[in-house]
Amino acid sequence: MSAPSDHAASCTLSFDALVSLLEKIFLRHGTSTEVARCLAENCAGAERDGAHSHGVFRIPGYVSTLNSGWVNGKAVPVVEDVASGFVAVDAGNGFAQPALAAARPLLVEKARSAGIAVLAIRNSHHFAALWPDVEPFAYEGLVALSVVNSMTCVVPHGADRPLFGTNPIAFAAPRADGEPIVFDLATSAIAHGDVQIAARKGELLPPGMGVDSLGQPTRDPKAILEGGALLPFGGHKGSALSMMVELLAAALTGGNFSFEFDWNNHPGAKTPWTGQLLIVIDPSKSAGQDFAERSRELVRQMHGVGLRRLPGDRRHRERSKANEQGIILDEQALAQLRDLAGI
Ligand SMILES: NC(=O)C1=CN([C@@H]2O[C@H](COP(=O)(O)OP(=O)(O)OC[C@H]3O[C@@H](n4cnc5c(N)ncnc54)[C@H](OP(=O)(O)O)[C@@H]3O)[C@@H](O)[C@H]2O)C=CC1
Ligand SMILES: O=C(O)C1=NCCCC1
Repeated sequence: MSAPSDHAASCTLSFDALVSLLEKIFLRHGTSTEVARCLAENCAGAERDGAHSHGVFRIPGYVSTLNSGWVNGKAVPVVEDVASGFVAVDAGNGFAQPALAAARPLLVEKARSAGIAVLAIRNSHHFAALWPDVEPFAYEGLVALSVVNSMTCVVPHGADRPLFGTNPIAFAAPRADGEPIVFDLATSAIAHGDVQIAARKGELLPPGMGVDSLGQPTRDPKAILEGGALLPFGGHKGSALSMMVELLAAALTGGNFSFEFDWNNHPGAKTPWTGQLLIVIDPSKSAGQDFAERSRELVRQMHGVGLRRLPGDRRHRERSKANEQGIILDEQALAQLRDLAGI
């Protein structure tokens, strides 16, 4: 399942209807009600915001992973109050989003009292976009940064073979009189999900995204997926950020590096078994200036030098459109979702 194409017949669903359909799928494939709700809202939110590489396209992968026994869909996260500014969660081989939800109240309490707090999630699976994990903090006036590592498919700059994951970084900050400033980007030249979507559509990738099984540059997404690998974005710079993500999301949390898990005994498993780090800052504790006003001023100046699009603008346009007109899905994709839901 990928972005609705211009040619396929399509249908329109409300956000709530999509959440309820996805919830049925998760429940039918062995998650608890809490996990089903959490993942359904996350995935429907990505679809609503036009983040198609991590919207309903991912549902068959969630299902095959749950069916393979690789992940525990009923895991109950265990929250650990480690220190004044540090919370840890053992996700119990479950999904990262319910682990974040379980630790969130303590994390926010610590960030508001100490000015900054860290959340280290381990033993977790993250198969989604990262912005939904940070954006809500900014709506509460907090600054949030998160990183998560994935599975070996990216060649470190200057190396011969893949080692890193696609390792995204997401950031959210409040802004006066506007939506929070949010960006969310893979540290690979392209997200793995977008390579899969291009392969399915039979499209070539732009140059510089990946290499084939012989290490030669290729624009063919299938050659990248079948024995090839991705490159970091921006050469050595993206590679350094990806290395940082491995350190923060895995070494600091007690989770696996992207190269440390082996899902070969679980055919159908697609979710990386790694870790995730969040840092939450209360800007009201900083040096006296109103942070949200300063964000507004920065954006004003950026617009003043000709900037037309901030990170997050496209998502918010898609969100507004979907809230007014509904979420558009290909009929074929919807039929597949209904089938997976058993309805
Ligand atoms: N769970 C996991 O392990 C992984 C998840 N992912 C997810 O994949 C998704 C896609 O990542 P990626 O392909 O790198 O994202 P993109 O390259 O599409 O976008 C990255 C960021 O840049 C912004 N942006 C894009 N184009 C412009 C532009 N022309 N001007 C200004 N801002 C722009 C986007 O905002 P906007 O959204 O508004 O377009 C977004 O915040 C992310 O949500 C990421 O979290 C990726 C890797 C692994
Ligand atoms: O698109 C990606 O890259 C990934 N998304 C979900 C988890 C695996 C990597």
